Amino acid sequence: MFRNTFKTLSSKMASQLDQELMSTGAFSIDQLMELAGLSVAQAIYRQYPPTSASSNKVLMLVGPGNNGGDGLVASRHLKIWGYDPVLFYPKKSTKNELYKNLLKQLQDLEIPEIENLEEIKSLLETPKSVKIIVDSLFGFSFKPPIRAPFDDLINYLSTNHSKIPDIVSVDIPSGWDVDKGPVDVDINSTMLISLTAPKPCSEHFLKEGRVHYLGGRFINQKIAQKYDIEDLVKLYKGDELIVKL
Ligand SMILES: NC(=O)C1=CN([C@@H]2O[C@H](COP(=O)(O)OP(=O)(O)OC[C@H]3O[C@@H](n4cnc5c(N)ncnc54)[C@H](O)[C@@H]3O)[C@@H](O)[C@H]2O)[C@H](O)CC1
Ligand SMILES: [K+]
Repeated sequence: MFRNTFKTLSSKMASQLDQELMSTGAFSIDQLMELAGLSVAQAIYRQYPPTSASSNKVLMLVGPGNNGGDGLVASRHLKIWGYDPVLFYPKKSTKNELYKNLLKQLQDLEIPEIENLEEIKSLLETPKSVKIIVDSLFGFSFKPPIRAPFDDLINYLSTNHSKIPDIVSVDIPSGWDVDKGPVDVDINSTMLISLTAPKPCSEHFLKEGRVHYLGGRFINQKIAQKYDIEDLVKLYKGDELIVKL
């Protein structure tokens, strides 16, 4: 039975909450991203645990913003927990110290990088070589239509559903309009990890065979009340950083 009566946060409200946490809330982006990325890795571990019987390769698709940053953090945790992440990170920020540091941490863990779509295709089209794809390309600041160099990748993922392994999307299925849902393309993710609160597009997500998690457990009661997401925050049990919706 699907439960889809949760509160959502529009792209505008999600961005406002994010700014509030980092101004009056006195959080740094590094802290929020670490907690968000950690919860992404935990949800993946719960749904797709590593196994000695098959490939533990995880193709991490990393975008240019903070959604990509969550993917970089998750890659580090996944590697330490026994997965074999491979990075596709075509638009690196050269100025931002945080992203540079996160990438250096992954290089120190000897996580390899894939350079182009052709390499992605050949990896994905080799049967059983990749366990899952993690989509951390775009989050709540994405505005369609998709621009290069991500357009070809999203189109490929959207038109080859039967060839490719399960896709786990971080916060938003990339390519979807944050408030409206799928527009021109649909990468058909099978798992969504909403951060802080689901966004309106997640109402189009639930159907047979798909799972939805909530992560990013870092807001206090007062902020939860202000953004009317107290009921969501109450779903977390004990010390857990994720909850299946
Ligand atoms: N409070 C929280 O829940 C936190 C969530 N986090 C994650 O941060 C993202 C939102 O990050 P932000 O940097 O604002 O934006 P995005 O990553 O969504 O993308 C911005 C990036 O994408 C480019 N872009 C936008 N539209 C397009 C397009 N049509 N084509 C190509 N490129 C596009 C834009 O230029 C930027 O470079 C949220 O979803 C969470 O995943 C934080 O990590 C912690 C707090
Ligand atoms: K995403």
